[in-house]
Amino acid sequence: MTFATEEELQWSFELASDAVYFASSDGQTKYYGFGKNVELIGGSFEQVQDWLAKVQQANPQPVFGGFAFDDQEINDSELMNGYFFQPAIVYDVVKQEIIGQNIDLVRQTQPSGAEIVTTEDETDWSARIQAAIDDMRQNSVHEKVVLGRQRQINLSSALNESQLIKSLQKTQPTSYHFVLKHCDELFVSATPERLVKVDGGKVATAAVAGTIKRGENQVNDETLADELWHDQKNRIEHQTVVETIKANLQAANIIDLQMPTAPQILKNPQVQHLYTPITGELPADNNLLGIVKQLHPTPALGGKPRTWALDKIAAIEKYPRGLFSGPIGVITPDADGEFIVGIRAMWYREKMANLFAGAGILADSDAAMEYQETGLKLLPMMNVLKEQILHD
Ligand SMILES: C=C(O[C@@H]1C=C(C(=O)O)C=C[C@H]1O)C(=O)O
Repeated sequence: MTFATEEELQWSFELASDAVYFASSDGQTKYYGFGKNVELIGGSFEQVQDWLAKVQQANPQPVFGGFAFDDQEINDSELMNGYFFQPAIVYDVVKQEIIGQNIDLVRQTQPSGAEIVTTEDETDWSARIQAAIDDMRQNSVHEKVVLGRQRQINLSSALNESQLIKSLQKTQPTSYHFVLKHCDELFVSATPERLVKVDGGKVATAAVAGTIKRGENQVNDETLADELWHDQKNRIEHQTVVETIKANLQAANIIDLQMPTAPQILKNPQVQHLYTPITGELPADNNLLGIVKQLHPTPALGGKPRTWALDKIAAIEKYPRGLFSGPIGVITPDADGEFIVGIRAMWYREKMANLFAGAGILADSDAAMEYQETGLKLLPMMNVLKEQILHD
């Protein structure tokens, strides 16, 4: 079989009823998968573990999908409450390998030219999150909660998926890209955040927490990065995530944990973050999904204490998150793979797009500033939607 061009893979994505596109910005991962051998809708960690073992034993091919953030259900969705599938065919673009049944690739499709018709925001969000700030001010054990909001967008016509993938590649070159398609539903993420990668016994994860905008020029950008790095609130928020990840990796028996002593800066086009990469060695008694289970949700997406934060999220957020901020990724038949955190994300169905963004809230947070920060985090998906419009 000769390998496909990337445009053929993008056009084929558009016409497939089940499909996945998963790429990392470091150039080490790029998959397109089409069709479906088997699927599992809404499984728990344990159910996915059991199902995966059976599926990959019967058919040693990669499996893609994601877990919902928590157990709040989104009515009427076969994707957002957790979804895993084994594509009938996977194109591993990095290795130039084709895994599975052969299919006829699509040679051309027409762009749709969809435009944004209406936009609806949760304008009462700042007022609602104030309750969490007040709670943390009164109770110092309650350290951090990440609160999200959603933006609903109506499009004039159906989204064009090959254009969507091209736009992700063009406008978000420093992020992961994940597009998961099941029938008429799509989940899209341009996240900067790795949850965990397992590669031949090596484990790699990262703390990504603490945010500031990008500057208008290089000097201003560096000043902002410096401000973020020295800011007490952001450093505490970041350290909470680092310490919790470290403790959870130790609980998962990860050996030889290594990390820098001070955070680095991770830049995306819209925002920059405090970032600490963490590595270790996988013990014989654990695996990729075991570590996902142990880590999720980190306080970068949940909070601290975890149970209190999850209750606050359920009480304060207006809608369930579904795959937003959940672990999404791939497991290869050799038990390697990678899960990322499904943020900078959208859920799309029938001309309606739901965009998601959240921010870490502490006792000294300012609700209005957090609203602005979440606005910046909505921009990656806004930009790809705006790129649907046809240009002459
Ligand atoms: C929750 C989001 O981002 C998370 C929250 C961050 C913060 O509050 O500083 C930074 C990165 C992510 O861990 C999001 O983008 O929706």
